[in-house]
Amino acid sequence: MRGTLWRRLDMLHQKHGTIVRIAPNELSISSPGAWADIYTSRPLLIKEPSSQTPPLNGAHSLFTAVGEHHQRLRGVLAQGFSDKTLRQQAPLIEHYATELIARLRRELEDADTPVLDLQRFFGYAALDTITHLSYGESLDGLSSRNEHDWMTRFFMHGRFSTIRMCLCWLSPLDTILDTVVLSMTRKQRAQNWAFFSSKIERQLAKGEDPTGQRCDLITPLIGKVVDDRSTEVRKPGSITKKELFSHSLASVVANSQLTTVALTTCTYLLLSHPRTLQRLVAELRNTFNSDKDITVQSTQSMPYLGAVLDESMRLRHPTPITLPRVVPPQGRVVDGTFIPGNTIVGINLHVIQTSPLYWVDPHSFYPERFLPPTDARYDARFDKDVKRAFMPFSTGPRNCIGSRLYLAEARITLAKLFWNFDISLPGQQQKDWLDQRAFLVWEPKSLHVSFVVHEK
Ligand code: HEM
Repeated sequence: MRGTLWRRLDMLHQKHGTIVRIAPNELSISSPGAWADIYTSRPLLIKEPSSQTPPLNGAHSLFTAVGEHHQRLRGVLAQGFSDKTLRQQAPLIEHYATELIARLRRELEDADTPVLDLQRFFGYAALDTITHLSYGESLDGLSSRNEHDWMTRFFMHGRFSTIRMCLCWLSPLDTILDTVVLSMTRKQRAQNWAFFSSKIERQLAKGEDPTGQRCDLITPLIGKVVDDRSTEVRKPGSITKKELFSHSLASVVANSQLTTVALTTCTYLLLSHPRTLQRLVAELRNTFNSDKDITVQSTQSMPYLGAVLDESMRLRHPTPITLPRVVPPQGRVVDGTFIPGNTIVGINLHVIQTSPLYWVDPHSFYPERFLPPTDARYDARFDKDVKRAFMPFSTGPRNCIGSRLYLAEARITLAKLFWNFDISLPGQQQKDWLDQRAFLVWEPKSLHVSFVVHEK
C-alpha cells in the first residue's frame, strides 16, 4: 500500500534466492526458466483472480477474462494488432508524434522560459493516440489548449487497484472499499461511460469501411459485436457490446499510463547519461535529413534507438508488478522445482530484470548491452547477460497484445523529439527523479526539461 513492494521483493530475493514465499500460499519466482513453465506450458495457469480489478459494468475486458472467454476475446481483438493493421495505423501514430513536436514548438514560442514539463505532453500524445485508435476520435489534448485531466484520473485508478489488491487479503475490507469508492465515484463513472460509449456507438454506426482507410481498433469488429442478451454471445469470433465498452476503457486507461511513464522515464535516463544521449542523437541526425523522413517504418531499423528503449524498459519497467498465476490442483514443476497445487506463483518484472544473477552491472543504464554483438558499439562484457530473463511484455497466450503498437509509438516519438530539439535537464535539482512509488504503475512525476530548437 506504500508503493514500495517492488523494492521489498528485490531485497527478499537478494537475501533468499530465486524462490521466495511472500504469503502463506504465494511464491515470487525469479528465474528465466520459469517464464515458460508459468506462462506458456499447458494446461495454462489462470490469472490469480484477486489481482484483477473487477470490471465496473460486469463484463470482462481482455485483461480480466479467463478460459474460453479470454480465448474468444483475444481471437476477435487480435486483428486490430496484426502486422497489416499496424501498417495501416502508422500514419495515425506518425500524426500524433508530429502534433507533439508542433505543440512543444508552440509552447516554447509562447512561454518566457525554455523549460517545459515533458511528462504532461507525453501524456497528451499517448492519450490522443490510444483514444483515436480505440474510439475513432481523439481527446485533442495536443491540438487544442483545451486541457483535460483524464491522465490524473487514470493514475488514481492504478492507486485504487493496488490498495484493493492488498485489502483482498483482509476480506471483507476489499468489498467495503469497493462499496465506498464506487458510491463516491458513481456520478463521475456514469459520465465517463456515457462519454466513451457514445464514441464507440458512433464508430459502430458508420458500418464497414469499403475503402480500408479507417485504421482504428473498432472498425475490424463491425459485424462481430453482438447484443449483450443475444444467444450468439458465446460464439467464437464475437464480442458483446458491454465487453467492448469494458475492454476499450481498460485499454485506454492502462496504455496511456504505461506509454507516458515509459517515455518519460526513458527520456530522464537519456538526459542523465550524456554519452548515451550523444550516441542516440548522432544515430538520428546522421540517418535523417528531414523530420518528414522519420516514420514508423524508418525508425524500425535504428539499432541504438531500439537498444535505448530495451535498456530503459529493463532498468525501469513502467509497471514493476508480479504477474500472478494459480498452479492447478495437481501441481506444476517450475524451473525444476515442484510447486504444490493451488499455490500462487509469479515473476516480478522489476526483480528479474535487475537481478545481479542475470545482468552485468544490473542497476546501470547501458543500452549497448542490447546491441547485436556485431555492432561496433557493443561491449563484450555484456556477453554474460542472460537475455532470456528479459520479457517486458510477458510471454504466451496472455502476453501483451499491444507491444508492437507501443514500440512503434515510442520509437517515432523519441526519434522526432531528439531530432528536433537539443534537450537537457536544467540544473541539478532532478537527481532524485527516480525516487518514486509504484501503484501498479509508477506514480506520475513531472519531468522539467530545457529545450533548444535544433536548426538543421
Ligand atoms: C510500455 C508499454 C506496455 C507494457 C510494458 C505492457 C506490458 C504488458 C504485460 C507485462 C502484460 C501481461 C500482463 C499479465 O500477464 O498479467 C500485458 C498485457 C496486455 N497488454 Fe500491454 N503493455 C504495454 C502497452 C500496451 C499497449 C499499447 C496495449 C494496447 C493498445 C496493450 C494491451 C494489453 C492487453 C490487452 C493485455 C492483456 C492481454 C491478455 O491477457 O490476453 N499493452 N501488457
